[in-house]
Amino acid sequence: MSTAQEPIVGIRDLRRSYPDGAGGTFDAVDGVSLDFVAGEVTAVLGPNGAGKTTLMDMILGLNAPSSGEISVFGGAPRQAVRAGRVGALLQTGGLLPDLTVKETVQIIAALHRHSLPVTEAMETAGIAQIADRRVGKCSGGQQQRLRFALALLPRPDLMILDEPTAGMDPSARHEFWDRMRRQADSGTTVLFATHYLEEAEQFARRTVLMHQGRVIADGPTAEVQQRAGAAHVTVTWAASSADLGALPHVISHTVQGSRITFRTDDADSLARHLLTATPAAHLSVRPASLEEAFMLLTGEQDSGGEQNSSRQDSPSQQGTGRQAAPRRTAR
Ligand SMILES: Nc1ncnc2c1ncn2[C@@H]1O[C@H](COP(=O)(O)OP(=O)(O)OP(=O)(O)O)[C@@H](O)[C@H]1O
Repeated sequence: MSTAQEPIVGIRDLRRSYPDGAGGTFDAVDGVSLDFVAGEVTAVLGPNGAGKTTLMDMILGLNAPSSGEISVFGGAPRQAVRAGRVGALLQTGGLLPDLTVKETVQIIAALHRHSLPVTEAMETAGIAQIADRRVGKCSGGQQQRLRFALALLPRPDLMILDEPTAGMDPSARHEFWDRMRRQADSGTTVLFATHYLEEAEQFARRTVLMHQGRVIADGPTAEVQQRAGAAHVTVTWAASSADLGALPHVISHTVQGSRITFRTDDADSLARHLLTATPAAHLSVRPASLEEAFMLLTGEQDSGGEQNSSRQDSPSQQGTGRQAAPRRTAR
């Protein structure tokens, strides 16, 4: 049995190289070291091509590392999967279209020595009411729920989910995460890859941000969010450019009528300065969204780390805060 101190997944300097099509190679996963301990719910967040699937596949033993080490429950990934300790919900996966939903679950259940009862897996995954539907007639979201039921069958201690809600509409996505949250609350460790920033924000306590094969941020989701200029401070103020240029801790600002919004790396200091040393009034503070952290941190990597240049954002760059509906990051 794992303890909180002992990682259930240990990854050291992991690399996976592929041919780059020009006679050389590139690292889809480029020197990643991570530990995951029991009971954690972690989002691996990143744009297309960041290396999320390659990393997940190596944790599942479906893809061999070019170098580095990976252990799952203290042994080789395949051994952990064979022992039924790991459940996986992958982006694609062989479902047979002519079988019914229930037949599919029954067949896979028969492969596991201590399988969860078929009805329980179907109820937990929310597919009991479509038990007799042919898989080929199921929507993308229903097929994902079927895959979720299959992943539950070995009663896994660790669930690996690669973009589990791909193809689901917002309400199905919401329902899926409600079910997954109950699973996590019952002690299952969950590691999921996503493009959806809101899924990381709402569901994961820890977020690992990947970009171009590397981990560029890793920590409590709220902290990753705050790394990118902690907040926005908005005031009413008829300021001149000279006034604006003299302000401390400002990363950028936007002007909309008489309201000015500053992106800042120290909201307290900026707010104190604005209220005590300037005529600015009606001050409000809004935390940066994970999306902003993501854009800033991945942009930083692309541009070699320029973070503190003060610039005036165009109006179209305003309002990048929390979104009501799930959004995809830049492709
Ligand atoms: N078998 C392969 N052969 C060559 N290149 C590959 C192979 N598999 C993945 N890649 C490349 O490795 C990089 C990382 O791909 P990967 O699928 O791991 O990213 P990802 O973050 O999961 O992206 P997505 O969000 O699109 O699923 C990409 O540039 C991809 O084209």
